Amino acid sequence: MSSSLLTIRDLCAGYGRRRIIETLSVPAIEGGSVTALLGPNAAGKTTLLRALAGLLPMTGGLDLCGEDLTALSVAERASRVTYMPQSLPQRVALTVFEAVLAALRASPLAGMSPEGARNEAMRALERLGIADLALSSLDELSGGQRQLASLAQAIVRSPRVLLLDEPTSALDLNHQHKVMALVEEVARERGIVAIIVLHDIALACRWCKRVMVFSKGAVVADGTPEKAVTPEVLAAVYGVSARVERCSRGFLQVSVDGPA
Ligand SMILES: Nc1ncnc2c1ncn2[C@@H]1O[C@H](COP(=O)(O)OP(=O)(O)OP(=O)(O)O)[C@@H](O)[C@H]1O
Repeated sequence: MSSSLLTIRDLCAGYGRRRIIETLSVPAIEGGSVTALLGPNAAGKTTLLRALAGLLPMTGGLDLCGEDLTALSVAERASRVTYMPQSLPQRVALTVFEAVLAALRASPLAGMSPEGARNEAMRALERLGIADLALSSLDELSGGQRQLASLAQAIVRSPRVLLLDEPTSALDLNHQHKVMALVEEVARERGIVAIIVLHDIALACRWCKRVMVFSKGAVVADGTPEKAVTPEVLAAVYGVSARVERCSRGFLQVSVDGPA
């Protein structure tokens, strides 16, 4: 499967008259690997993901493999772009399996046979290691379990662009890495664009090929983890004094000494 390519040109977005993102253009985001979106609180990361997903009014160009996303209907855009919000899913009286099946029915795979849909939903739960929760009600899950169920819903939709807003915030260390490995695998298998908002810089450096550091509605560093995550960038963006070192397995580690 060929990889998707997302181009953002002169994107402006905000709330009412308040502009949060002003004429943002970034080099095309390639599918097949994961791109991290880092940055301090209130930098505009969620605003950007919501604008890309068509959940906020925006102006500017948004091109997915030659198709103008801004010209599509809400339903057409939603079939190509899936956004998983920061907030955990509501505690509703659906089982995990039913919730994932419902997400699949609202996706481009909606036409699949009932048996195919059930298999696909179950496979998503298995890949996230929560098949044993299939018959549990969403309202009896822990926070981390609900986050995993929400990820299963996002992945089963099979979008061309997957936007995940802090998908590991409620997860323990083991599940954080399992989820990142799965998102990386799904991006590679399907050639999709996967953009993931993270506050854990080490997690981003471990699993993401490209890191965009966002501050005050603009990208201030963009590239491989080595290029984008430097002591200078961390001082400028987060106001911390930090050391960036390589661990024995070759991944970047960040040690923060304190405020800069
Ligand atoms: N619904 C809203 N109405 C008005 N302003 C908003 C709304 N949502 C967010 N904002 C403002 O937009 C700015 C960017 O918020 P956003 O949620 O995009 O930041 P973020 O980088 O995702 O932050 P965090 O890391 O804290 O989640 C903030 O100043 C916030 O107050």
